Amino acid sequence: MQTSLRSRQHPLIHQLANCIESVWQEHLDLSPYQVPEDLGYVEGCLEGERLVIENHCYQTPQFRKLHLELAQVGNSLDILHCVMFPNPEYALPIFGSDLVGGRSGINAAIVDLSPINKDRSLPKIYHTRLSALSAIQFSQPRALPQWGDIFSEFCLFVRPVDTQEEAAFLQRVREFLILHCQIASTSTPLTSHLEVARVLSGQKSYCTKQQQNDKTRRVLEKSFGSEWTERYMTTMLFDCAA
Ligand SMILES: C=CC1=C(C)C(=O)N/C1=C\C1=NC(=C\c2[nH]c(/C=C3\NC(=O)C(CC)=C3C)c(C)c2CCC(=O)O)/C(CCC(=O)O)=C1C
Repeated sequence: MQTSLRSRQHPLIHQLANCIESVWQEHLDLSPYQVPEDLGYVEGCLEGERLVIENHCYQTPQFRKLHLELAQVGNSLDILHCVMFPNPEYALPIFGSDLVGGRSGINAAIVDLSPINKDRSLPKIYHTRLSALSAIQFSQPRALPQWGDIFSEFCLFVRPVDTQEEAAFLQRVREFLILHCQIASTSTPLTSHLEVARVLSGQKSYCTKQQQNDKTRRVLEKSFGSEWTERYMTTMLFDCAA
């Protein structure tokens, strides 16, 4: 296996990829997850823009899919994408993070533990643990798009302006990940089919909304075309068990 794409990407993306994998290895009981049609490593080059994608997927008793994706467009755009899909028998929020960086630095850095129930509230233990985290300030917070109503009140969406803000963002993602893995590991599975069905529909609406991100779609379409992109967004990035 050649060196991971992260060694050729923006340092914050490199550090965050390592952080995510080390927290998973330390706090969860990981098993391999077979990605479909050998999508572990793909390259596309349609309108002259070469897009390289590297996927890392795992599963655990509490999570049906842990997905870390690194992508690089030409030598101009670096992306880290991460989603942790809970096993529908666990009423857990969906951890998601997206980092998009150009030559001038990271333009978009987002992390959230997104609720999956109808009233968009997080389980009490999450609200308590997240409220207890130290308050941090970023000089350039960013506004969520229309479809972003799926994110929680604790969602962090910023343009980190210097290495200090990059370090603060990385630390916050680490805190989200660790508390999420700790709570997940001590959770017991749901037994009622009705509750499992509710979790499934919550995950489905999360995926439907995320598939409306035209910023993601456009980047993929430029290198792989719209048909490949539609399939990728609905079977690899945001596939719903339902
Ligand atoms: C948990 C949240 C979350 C997850 C899991 C997620 O996948 N996206 C998420 C959020 C999110 N992403 C956003 C933006 C962008 N996303 C990409 C691209 C990709 N992002 C990818 O993951 C992949 C596949 C590898 C590609 C190709 C680009 C280029 C941008 C524009 C960057 C910029 O504006 O400076 C925005 C702002 C949307 C807006 O303002 O309209 C939000 C909210």
